[in-house]
Amino acid sequence: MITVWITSEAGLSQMHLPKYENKPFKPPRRLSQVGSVRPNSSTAKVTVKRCVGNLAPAPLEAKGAKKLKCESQGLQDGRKIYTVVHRKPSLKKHKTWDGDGYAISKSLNTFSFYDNSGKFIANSVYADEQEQLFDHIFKAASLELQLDYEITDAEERREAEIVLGKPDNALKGQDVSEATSKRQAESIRQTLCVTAEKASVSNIKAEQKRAFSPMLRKSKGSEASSMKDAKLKPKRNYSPLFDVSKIENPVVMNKARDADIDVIVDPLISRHLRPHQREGVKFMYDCLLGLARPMEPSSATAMTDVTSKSLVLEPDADIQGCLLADEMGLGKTLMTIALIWTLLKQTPKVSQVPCSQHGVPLQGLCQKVLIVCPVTLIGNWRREFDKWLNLSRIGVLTLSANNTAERDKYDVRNFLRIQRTYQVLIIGYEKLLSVSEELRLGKDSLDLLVCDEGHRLKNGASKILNTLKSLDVGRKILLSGTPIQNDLNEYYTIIDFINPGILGNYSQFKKRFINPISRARDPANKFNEVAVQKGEERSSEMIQITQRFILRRTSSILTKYLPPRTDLILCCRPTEVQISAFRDILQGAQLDLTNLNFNSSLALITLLKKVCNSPTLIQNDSFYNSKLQEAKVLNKYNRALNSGKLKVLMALVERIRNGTDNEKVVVVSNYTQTLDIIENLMRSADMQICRLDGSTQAKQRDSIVCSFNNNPSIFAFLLSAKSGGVGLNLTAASRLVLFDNDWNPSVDLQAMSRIHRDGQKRHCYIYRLVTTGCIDEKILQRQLMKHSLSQKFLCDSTANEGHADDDLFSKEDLKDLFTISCETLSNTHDLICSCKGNSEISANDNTPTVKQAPIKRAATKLNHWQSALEARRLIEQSESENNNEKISLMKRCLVGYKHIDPNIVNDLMDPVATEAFQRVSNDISFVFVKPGEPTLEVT
Ligand SMILES: Nc1ncnc2c1ncn2[C@@H]1O[C@H](COP(=O)(O)OP(=O)(O)OP(=O)(O)O)[C@@H](O)[C@H]1O
Repeated sequence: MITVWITSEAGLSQMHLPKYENKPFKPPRRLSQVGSVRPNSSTAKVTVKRCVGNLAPAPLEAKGAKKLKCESQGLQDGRKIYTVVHRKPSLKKHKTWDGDGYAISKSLNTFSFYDNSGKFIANSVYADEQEQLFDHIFKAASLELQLDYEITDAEERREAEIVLGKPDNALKGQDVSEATSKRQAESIRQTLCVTAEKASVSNIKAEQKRAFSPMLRKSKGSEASSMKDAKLKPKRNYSPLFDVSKIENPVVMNKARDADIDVIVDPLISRHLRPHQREGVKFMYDCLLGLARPMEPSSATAMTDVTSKSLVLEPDADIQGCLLADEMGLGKTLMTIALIWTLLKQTPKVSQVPCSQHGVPLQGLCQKVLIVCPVTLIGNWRREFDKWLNLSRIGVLTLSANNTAERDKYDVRNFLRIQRTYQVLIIGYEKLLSVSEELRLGKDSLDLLVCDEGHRLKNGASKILNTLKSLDVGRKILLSGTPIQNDLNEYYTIIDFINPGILGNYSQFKKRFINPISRARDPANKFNEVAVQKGEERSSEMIQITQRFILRRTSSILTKYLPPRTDLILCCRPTEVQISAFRDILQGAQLDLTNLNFNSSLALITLLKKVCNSPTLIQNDSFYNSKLQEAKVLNKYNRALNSGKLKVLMALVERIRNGTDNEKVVVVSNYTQTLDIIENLMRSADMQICRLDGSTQAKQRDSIVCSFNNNPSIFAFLLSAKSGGVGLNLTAASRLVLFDNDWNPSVDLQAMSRIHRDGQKRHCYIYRLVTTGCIDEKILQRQLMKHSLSQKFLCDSTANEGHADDDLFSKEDLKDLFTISCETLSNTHDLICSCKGNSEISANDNTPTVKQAPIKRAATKLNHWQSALEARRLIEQSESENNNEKISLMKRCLVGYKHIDPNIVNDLMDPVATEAFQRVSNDISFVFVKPGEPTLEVT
């Protein structure tokens, strides 16, 4: 006996069922397929009956037609309905069935067969009375058919009758002669408009779009026909693909009022999802289906409770796409894969897709998904599909880097044309244009577009963006660990791509948002309270609109899943050569300090950054060569270890190689020329390295990463932050040196998370090298401020890629960039703390932190008439308030860091750094260390 627990209104009850006999060739039917196996269903009893039927394919009394008793209630005329299975004839030893359907018998030996949509297949006669009826293989219409079980349950029978087109008086007067049956079947089909499996894909799509796309306008004709469908379509019972009562901690999607069934994430994948990932998958699903999400707290704990419940949500007609902007490493790829798999297999509107006779969808809401990503990530996506689903379950097509253009086109055409082989196409942004025509021709087959590293689409004029727009795919997911930039034009481009029209057209957007927000940001308006306030209002209005479909969580969520991480900021004293290079450059440049602006100073800033890395770099600098001829004294800079940072780097990597248990290191720089210098130095020290930068061919990237992760003799990985950072998994290394900083904190964060991510088993150490008292330190300070600010706004990192956002640079800030402080141990420490290099800032250190507060205070007073003296005093006061505010932002970011003057405190909280200091004590002037907390729970 088999014991089954049935949930009904009366609670759990135990049922004892006959043991399952596995009859040859018959696919077992799923218990949960039965429409009424739902918690609280009043039909639980009925279900059990049917379960018995399901589990016992050949009841004893049904052996042999002559012994068949007419036990079906209401079947006075003796006609019976059976479920059947069918297949094409095959010589294979182990045959399987292709599909299922129904059979109706009028007399004891004449049967009419129908497929599961009610379409007549053929009649056949059971003549071989030696064989048991249920073992008999009928042959008709080029098919082999076998009876499975007789439908005796009233409800199931009613369902079958509906499908077969004979409600109520089902089967009465049915003539089994072939001609009549054909006519009937034809009329059944016409009347019911049953969505047969063979129905054209475009019809099905049209139906889906009508049902799920509030954005898509319905033509009058289609509305009329859908009303007709609704009237004619018989009401059926439908069942979810998974029985939620049998899944531990299921993820159940929210639904619209008119949903037929619950959509439940396959437990195969949902059991791996962490709380924030469960919420992320539901968030994206709601957006794609245009469901208005309730505003809820975004803390991971609050999320856990709701993800296994299905809320009924109102439609949000403006939304059909989303931006998942979680910080790197939070599992955006996994969340997207979970969603894709769900949408490929399930739909809440089962009535609009082919479904089994038990109302389980045989087709999902989506059939073809296009993923576009940087070419470097194609392999990673494929591996993740394999890791979470296994590639035998899902057809994932990637366009190989080795393919010819013709082969790519052929592959894309086939992907879009052939139904079943592949469901997902992954393509690099770089290749998109070469197959754009093929994609456009087959665009109607695409149901979902995923754009990884979606911030690449921020340029409205980009051909890639316009190609993607021309595909006209309604449902879109943009993934980006880099928050959408501060530039409102770019912001508009991306948002309008995800959900066209949601921010109005461009000129409306400009008027309503860009103008007032830019005015408020303009440093010239900082005393204009009206402008500042209006800007803030519009800014929050914009955020309110967009947060309906933007989700951003920070990587702090990951802390408990990863090993600890210690962060060290090492201030490296500039060498004499560097100081003289700075002096030469600044004197030669003859800066006009009163008319500075960021853009005109950019070349000089870049030059100073290069000197911080190594003065050798300036010999190839075009600005230096064209503008600073007179100051050119190159030879004196041309020594190998001519920068403080290079000296410290070499001391560190020596210690990592010789003083640790085979730990590996990643060294990251924004400049390939800097990587050249580092590569030379490390190779001369007999270190085996590999390197990935912008010049590395796409097809080589994967193998470089693999060999680093797997070959124990490769010690170091040199990485160019911008060209190779995203998506790489370098967990073989547990130490990472950021040789220079980018203005944009997220570029550096991206780089750091290459080693501190899932799969990492060791304690990680991140070393940031900054040249003491120089532009390096100023960039670090700016990063710290921005990082604090970006926590405040959902998707406002206030940074552009590759350069700073000059609207937030005051003249004072710019002057500060060109100031070199040779005497200081750390300019940053001087700003934020007065300790002697043996202390730290506690979280309770309460300097003013609200960004606008000081400006408002000064502005309020300045709005009235006052004397010139008073005005000047207030402006000075306001400047100092702003300064305090910057300092407090920096402090906030450095909470938890110990301040260490290594000449006072010997222990740098990392043996490698401590020993390196002993070798190059003169070159490390100050250290900030944030020791890694012990991990609570590592999975
Ligand atoms: N729930 C999980 N359990 C185990 N490993 C996980 C889980 N979620 C994600 N990972 C792993 O963590 C790593 C990072 O995940 P993923 O690449 O999806 O993050 P991401 O947010 O896309 O990051 P990035 O922006 O860096 O690409 C992957 O190796 C992934 O397999």
